[in-house]
Amino acid sequence: MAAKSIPRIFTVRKCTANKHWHCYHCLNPVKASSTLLNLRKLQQRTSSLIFQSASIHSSTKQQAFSLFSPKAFSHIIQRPSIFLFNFLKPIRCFSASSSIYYRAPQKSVVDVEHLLGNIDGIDHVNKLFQDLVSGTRMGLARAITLVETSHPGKQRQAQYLLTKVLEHNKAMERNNFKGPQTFRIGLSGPPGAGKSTFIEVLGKFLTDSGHKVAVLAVDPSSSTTGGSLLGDKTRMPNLSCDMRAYIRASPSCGTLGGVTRSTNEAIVLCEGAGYDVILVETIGVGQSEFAVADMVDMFCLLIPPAGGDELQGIKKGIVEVSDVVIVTKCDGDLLPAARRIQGEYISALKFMRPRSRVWKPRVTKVSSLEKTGIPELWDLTQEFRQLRLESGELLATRRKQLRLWLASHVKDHIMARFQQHPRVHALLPKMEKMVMDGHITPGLAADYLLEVFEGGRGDE
Ligand SMILES: Nc1nc2c(ncn2[C@@H]2O[C@H](COP(=O)(O)OP(=O)(O)OP(=O)(O)O)[C@@H](O)[C@H]2O)c(=O)[nH]1
Repeated sequence: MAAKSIPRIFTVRKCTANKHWHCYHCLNPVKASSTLLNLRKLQQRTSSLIFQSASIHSSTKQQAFSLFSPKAFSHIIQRPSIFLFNFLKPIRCFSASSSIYYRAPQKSVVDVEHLLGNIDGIDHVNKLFQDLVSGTRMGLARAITLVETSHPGKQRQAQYLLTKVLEHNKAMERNNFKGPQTFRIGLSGPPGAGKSTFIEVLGKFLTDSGHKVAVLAVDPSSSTTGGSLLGDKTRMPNLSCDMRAYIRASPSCGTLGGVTRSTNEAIVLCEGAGYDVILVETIGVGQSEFAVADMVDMFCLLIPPAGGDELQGIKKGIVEVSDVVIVTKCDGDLLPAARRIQGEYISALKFMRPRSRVWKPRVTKVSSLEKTGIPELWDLTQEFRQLRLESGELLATRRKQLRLWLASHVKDHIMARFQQHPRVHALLPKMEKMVMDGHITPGLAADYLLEVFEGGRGDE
């Protein structure tokens, strides 16, 4: 799928002060129409035009753009009061403070179609893609099931679908011009912290405010317990009946790597289906909180107003990766304990090095029973989002997360191939026994098995 140019509405004018040509994104094409030039003439002169640093005309609510190359005008279609351009070159978009909200991606360096190769059942996947982006719940459910598959042929279909959805999501971002429209929030806390009650109340608050909310779960323990603890619809009865919400249980089998990978993929699919707030829930089992912190824009830790044993589930280090600590159940008899816990976390956070240049972790209180603190919490998340977006951190983090996602795929595939390798498979129990009996070190056993895997050792 070659990168396509996206038509947009722009006006162009010459600055009287420096005689440079400026290109404006018309938020108000009618007002801006008075400044339109004859672009046909302009097109003839583009080879000698350089578009330079643009300024903001807040009075007309126009956003300015700086174009890298005049050749960006590849194609011009004239309309009565607006012009549609197709830009082939990257565009930089500046906010009033000159920080970059959005940078259009460079053209792909590899041919994605070539990488994907022949896809069996491509028509079926194209239909699924259409169902998904038109926002049908059935389309989304089937798409997530497809990416969770372990069938090799279906995995290829899943990658084709994901490629199309990623491209679709990027196009939506480009149309928005203010960066991603979606917001991904990770939520973790010990069992009984009040996560499901909180997600239900927050979810309802958001759907009532016009948002579309997806709730996804990361629960690798479900593979050992045989059932899915999180994301269980019975835990959120009201939200699961809400047509603007989508709740998806954790896949019922798989390793942490596998589950987190399919959650990453589910996030992309939910965004493609038009869900703008994605809540990813996890419990403190394995390393799942850390995995979730690496796939969301904001990570929240839910703490109940309790102490000692009840807080045992909170792992060391998890507070460091939290952007907001939410003290739950702040009501009735629990109010004094909630205040005390809030104070303790405020003090603790003071000594931690913040992960962001623009955000210091905050502690807030909510009561899901009394529905208090929810709008304030949402305001906090929006403040976080805005600051991170304007500073460029949000997009930088998402880019880094894509790299981690790639690494997770590679790690999983190599591990699976290693375990399935016939000679490794035959040798592994013997080597494990030797390590456990203390005859050889784990490092030496690993080196030997890897050499066998790579074909460096014959039959010995
Ligand atoms: N007083 C009070 N109780 C709450 C509040 N929110 C949840 N609870 C209670 O806390 C208990 C646990 O709540 P859940 O929402 O199931 O907690 P959870 O973290 O999802 O628990 P797990 O499903 O075990 O992970 C339930 O008995 C809830 O009724 C609250 O705001 N105030």
